[in-house]
Amino acid sequence: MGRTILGGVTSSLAIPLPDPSSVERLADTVLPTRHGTFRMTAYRDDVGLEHVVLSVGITDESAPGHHIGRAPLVRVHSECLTGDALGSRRCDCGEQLQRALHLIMQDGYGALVYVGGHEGRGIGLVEKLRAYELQDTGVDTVDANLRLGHDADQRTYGQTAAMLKDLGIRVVRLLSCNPAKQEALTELGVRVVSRQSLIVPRRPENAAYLRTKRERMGHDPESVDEWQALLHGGGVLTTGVLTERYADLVHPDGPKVIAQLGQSMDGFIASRTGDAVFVTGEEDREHLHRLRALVDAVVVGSATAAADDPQLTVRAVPGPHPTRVVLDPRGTLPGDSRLLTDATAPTLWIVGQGVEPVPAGDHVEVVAWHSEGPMDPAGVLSLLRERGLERVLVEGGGRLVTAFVEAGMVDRLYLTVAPVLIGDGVPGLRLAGTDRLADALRPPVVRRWQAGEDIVTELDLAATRTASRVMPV
Ligand SMILES: Nc1nc2c(ncn2[C@@H]2O[C@H](COP(=O)(O)OP(=O)(O)OP(=O)(O)O)[C@@H](O)[C@H]2O)c(=O)[nH]1
Ligand SMILES: [Zn+2]
Repeated sequence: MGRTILGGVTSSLAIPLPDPSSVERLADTVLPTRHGTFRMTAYRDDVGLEHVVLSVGITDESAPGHHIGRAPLVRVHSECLTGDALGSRRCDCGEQLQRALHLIMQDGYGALVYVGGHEGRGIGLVEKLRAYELQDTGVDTVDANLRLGHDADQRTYGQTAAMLKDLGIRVVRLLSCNPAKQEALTELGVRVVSRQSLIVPRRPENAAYLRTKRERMGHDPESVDEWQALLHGGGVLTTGVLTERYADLVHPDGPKVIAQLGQSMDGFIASRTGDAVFVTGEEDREHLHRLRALVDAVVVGSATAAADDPQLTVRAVPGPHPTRVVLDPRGTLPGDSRLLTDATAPTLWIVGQGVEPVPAGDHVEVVAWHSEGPMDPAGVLSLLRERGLERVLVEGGGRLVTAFVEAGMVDRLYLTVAPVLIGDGVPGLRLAGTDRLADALRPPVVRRWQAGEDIVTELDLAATRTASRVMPV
């Protein structure tokens, strides 16, 4: 690549581009920054260009890509002296650089590849400034490059793939607004499991430049509603707190079975009379509704359905309602419960053999359990899968969540703890227990955040399954 044909004539200005594809690691040190301390690794490529990688959580010993089931967050940043070092407002590079470093440090697992030789989208600093001269006369960023005899974008990414490989990174969550970067990396054998746009505030001075990138270079639109992007399958994701929290759930390889419990500091989900209004606060309710919106089905036990009479629909945020599934081995769900009377969402009423269910509305499908045995979690999940209900939220109560966890069926558990001491009541999770604390389940924490007064902790139970410990059933 690199030669531009102008009017059928190869421009004499188009310089054959060096295309670095291998690198040598020459230094490995640390760099304290305003965002925290990064590992800093330096490289020189086969055409003599120098590059650095700032990383966190990446070691030569670790096996990236398997770190608590997540790919590292990776930014491939093109060198831009004016934006990165001089604070230029003609482009968005400087702010993207700082934002990316912040996000990577906050995530605790990722890398920023700072690519040398990419200045001016590969045309070099002086040529970029000549392009700026043209842009000062009203030419846009693409045409300015072309008039100077360059391609609109002359960057290549062989050096980037080589550095990632050297650091053991084969799978990435990419931070970029540029789909072409994702394609280039994919072609070079880097698996991009998701791409998050890195949109920074527009300035009057760079508004036209950013518009050209979107209109002529295929960059992501400026405002993507983060929650809507997640609801629509998470192909391209924005950067923000919701994406950070929920992107895993919409990813094709993401967790399929999730569970949630909201409990007191002493581990109860309701008082001893069954009063559960409300253990956790408003923000945890919103989180729960987001989980419901992102799954296909929500499962509850009949005792909880009878006690709390929940609607299990999505009301706190916009989003589709899941299919509501109630496991009712003895047919004890009251006929006037909202799952049976409220037709806002479909209900799948799974009853034990021999149970004669009361008549219910058209939104209710009654399914008789296939055997006389118990409704085992694996069997329930395969019944749901047969109906196309892949992503499942096990919502309660404590016994049902415990059964699914003990059967090793839950990939992620969201446990919200509220600053309340109930003293005695309906317990939350109650695993079989171990004699030695060393044998207790210590799932990796994927995320933890404060929701109002409460703390939500997201635990990676899938990671504990692969450990040698056999889950008691
Ligand atoms: N030729 C040229 N290069 C520019 C101009 N403005 C910024 N650049 C260079 O563009 C490179 C950054 O590319 P961008 O198109 O801004 O963004 P991107 O890297 O493709 O996509 P993101 O990953 O979303 O940042 C840097 O190397 C800048 O030096 C310009 O007007 N002309
Ligand atoms: Zn720039």
